[in-house]
Amino acid sequence: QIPLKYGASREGKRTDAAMQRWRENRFGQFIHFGLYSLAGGHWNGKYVEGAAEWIKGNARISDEDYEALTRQFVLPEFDAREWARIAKEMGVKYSVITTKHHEGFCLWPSEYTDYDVSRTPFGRDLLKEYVDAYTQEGIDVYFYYSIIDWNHPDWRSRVETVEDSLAFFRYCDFMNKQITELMTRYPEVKGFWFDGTWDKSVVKFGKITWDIEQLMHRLNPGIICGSRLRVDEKGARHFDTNGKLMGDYEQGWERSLPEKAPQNDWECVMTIPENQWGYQADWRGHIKSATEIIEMLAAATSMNGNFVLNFGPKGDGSLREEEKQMARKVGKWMQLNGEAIYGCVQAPLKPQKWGYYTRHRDNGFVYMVVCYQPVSGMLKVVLPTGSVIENCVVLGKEGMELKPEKSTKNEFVIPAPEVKDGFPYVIRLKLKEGDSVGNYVAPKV
Ligand SMILES: C[C@@H]1N[C@@H](c2nc3ccccc3[nH]2)[C@H](O)[C@@H]1O
Repeated sequence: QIPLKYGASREGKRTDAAMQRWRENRFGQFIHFGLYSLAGGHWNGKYVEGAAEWIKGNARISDEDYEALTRQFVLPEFDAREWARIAKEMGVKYSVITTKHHEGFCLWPSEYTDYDVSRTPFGRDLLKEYVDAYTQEGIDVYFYYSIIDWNHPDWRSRVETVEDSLAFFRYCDFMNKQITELMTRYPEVKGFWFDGTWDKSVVKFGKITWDIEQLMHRLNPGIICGSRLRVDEKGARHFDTNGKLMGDYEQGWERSLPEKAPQNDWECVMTIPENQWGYQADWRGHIKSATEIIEMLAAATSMNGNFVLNFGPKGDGSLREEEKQMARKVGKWMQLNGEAIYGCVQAPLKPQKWGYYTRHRDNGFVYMVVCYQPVSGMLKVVLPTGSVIENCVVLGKEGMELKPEKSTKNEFVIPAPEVKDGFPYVIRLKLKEGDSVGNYVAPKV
C-alpha cells in the first residue's frame, strides 16, 4: 500500500439508505439528448460512421456549423411527461440524463455559459421539466455530466504549457460552478454519472476529480457517484494505485457485462444498437431484442449489479418507435416478473446453464430466470444439502405448480414448463424453513 492523498476516499460497500435504494432500483434508463440529436447521425444528407453523439468530430464539423444547430433546437414534440410515462411503463426505477455531453451544450439555463437551452428557440429549462416529470412518476433522477467539453475555450485534452494549465484550471473552476448549480437548482438529483475522464489533462491532474467528489459530498452527503469520475494522483482510474475502488460503484461496464460477480457494487450501461447513444436515424448492425435486454438485466441482477438501458430521443424531442416498442415489451415482462429483479441480489447457488438465479433480499424466495430452455425438458437445480423445495411456481402462472424430482442428495430436476412466448420465464422457489440459501456457501464452480 503506498500513501495516497487523492485515492479512494472510503472503502467497502456503502451501507446508507441512499445507496441501498440505488441497489434495490436495479433497472435504470439512460437518456442521451443534445444538439447531436438534431443531426441524427447524418451530415449534409449522408450517414456518418461512428457514435451519433460524436458526430462533431466524426464528420469534422466546424465549431460555427455545429453551433448553428442551437438555432434548430425547437423540440416541437418534446414532452417530458411522455418520456417519464414510457420510462415508467418500461419498469425502470431510475433515469440518467445527459445534462452536458462532450459537445458542451447544456440542457439547463446555466449561469456560466451561453451554450445552453436558454439560447435556443426552445428556450425552456428542459432539465427542470425532466426532473419534475420523472420525480412525479416516482423515478429517481441522476445527472450525466461530461468532463470533456469541446465547446469551452478553456477545456484542454492535454496540458503541456503554462498557458494550458491556466486555462485548464479556469475550466475546472467552471465545472465546479456548474456542478454546484446542478445540485442546488435540482436538489432532487440522487447522483452524478461523470464521463470523459480519460483525456491526459484529467489523468495528469487527478486531484481535480477528488475536489469534485469532496464538493458534491459537502452539498449532499448522500449523493451517489461512480468510479469513472475518479483519478488518483498517480493517474490510476476507477481503482486507485492501491487497487481500491474510488467512488460508490464500478462504473466501467459500458456495453459489456462481467463474466462473474464483481466484489463491488457495479452498473452496466447498454445500447440497443451496437454503439449508438445519441439519436442515429439509421440504426445498422444488430439491434438487441427485448428478450436479449431482459436476459442482460437478469444476468446483472444475478451478479449484484444494476442495468441501465439507453434511449436516444429524436431531434424533435419525441422518442423513436423502436424504443417505445422496447419499453412496452420489457415493461410487460417486468409487470409479471419484476419481483425477481427489484430488491434482488445474487443467490449463492451453483450457476446452471438454463439461465440466472436471483434471490430477494428479504422475502426468502429464490428465482430462476430461465433463458435457455433445455432440450431434455429438465431444469437442474443444486441446493444446500438437505434442502427441500416447499413450493415451485412459474410467475404469472401461479396456478401451475411444478413438481421438482430429487435426483441425488442435493440435486433436483424441475420439469420445464412449456413457454413459447419468446421471453424468459421465472420459476419461484420457496425452500423449506431453515434452509435459507442466505448462509449457503455455493461449491467452488
Ligand atoms: C456513456 C457513453 N460514454 C461515451 C463514450 N465516449 C467514448 C470514447 C471512447 C471510448 C468509450 C467512450 N464512451 C459515449 O458517448 C456515451 O456517452
